[in-house]
Amino acid sequence: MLLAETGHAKINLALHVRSRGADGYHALETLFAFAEDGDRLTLAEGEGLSLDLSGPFAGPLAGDDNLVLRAARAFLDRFGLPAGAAFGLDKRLPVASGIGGGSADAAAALRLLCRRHDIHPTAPELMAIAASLGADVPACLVSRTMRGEGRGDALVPIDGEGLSGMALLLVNPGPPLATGPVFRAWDGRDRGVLARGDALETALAGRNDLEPPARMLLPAIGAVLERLAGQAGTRLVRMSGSGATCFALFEDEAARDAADRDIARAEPGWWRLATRLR
Ligand SMILES: C[C@](O)(CO)[C@H](O)COP(=O)(O)OP(=O)(O)OC[C@H]1O[C@@H](n2ccc(N)nc2=O)[C@H](O)[C@@H]1O
Ligand SMILES: Nc1ncnc2c1ncn2[C@@H]1O[C@H](COP(=O)(O)OP(=O)(O)OP(=O)(O)O)[C@@H](O)[C@H]1O
Repeated sequence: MLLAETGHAKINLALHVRSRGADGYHALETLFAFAEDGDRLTLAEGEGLSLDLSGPFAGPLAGDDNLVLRAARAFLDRFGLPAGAAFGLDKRLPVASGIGGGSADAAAALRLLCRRHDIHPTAPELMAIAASLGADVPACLVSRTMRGEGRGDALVPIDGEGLSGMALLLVNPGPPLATGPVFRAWDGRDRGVLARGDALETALAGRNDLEPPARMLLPAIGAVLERLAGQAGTRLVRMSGSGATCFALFEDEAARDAADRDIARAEPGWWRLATRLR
């Protein structure tokens, strides 16, 4: 039987960097949200472990270190299960772009294996496997609006109902931007807590502290933010994660689609995804 899951694009509605730890990792407070759309991952029976890549961003990803295969190996080892998994990844999200594509794929692989082996995806063992694969993977496993603390992997449930279904546009200027260098370029200044309470109000009152260092490394981010901010009907415009993808939330889908068309005309080389928050 062929099973399928979406690796939902991850958005940091707000991302406050509070301090740098001795291990080089940073203490964060973030508001995670997820798009309805993303990469598509399938799982079929097969010999050993394999991954067939397709889609517009499959190019740079071949190899055993793909997060889908790393996630599968970690899962099968942990539960003492034999291999026999043929994955297919339709890579639609740009790589190294701040929307957690690799993390979303790893999480989707774990959800697929959970379905096949009848294991609950929020079991503590699963969360531990997810955290070992990357700071964003536990949040991607759940793929619902949520607060993240610690490295981003200490998850606090919140009421995200008010955001669900909101019109969303993601825009990326093109060049990949690795996460590590952006954190290393953060100026070390703690600008304060991320509020608690209503999700949209929290997001609006928040910031992305990685935006200044990301813009320093990739000035095209400034142009994307400016273009989004100039659109009618936006509720929030911000960069996601460590960049370079930026997003806007809109009052309605007509405003989002008008912005999508305007950006397509003005900047045909930029990647865009018109979708909704889940
Ligand atoms: C920027 C975010 O995407 C926001 O959601 C995440 O914090 C990064 O999540 P991720 O890509 O899953 O992160 P990982 O793969 O665990 O780490 C990549 C690199 O980001 C930096 N990193 C990541 C998370 C964190 N709390 N502090 C960090 O300094 C580290 O240099 C690390 O080597
Ligand atoms: N399935 C995958 N999809 C994307 N990247 C992958 C995958 N497997 C391994 N990688 C590697 O992981 C790195 C990070 O890619 P990813 O697209 O997850 O970054 P990101 O969008 O910046 O994530 P984040 O928002 O979590 O920081 C890339 O350098 C890529 O080579």
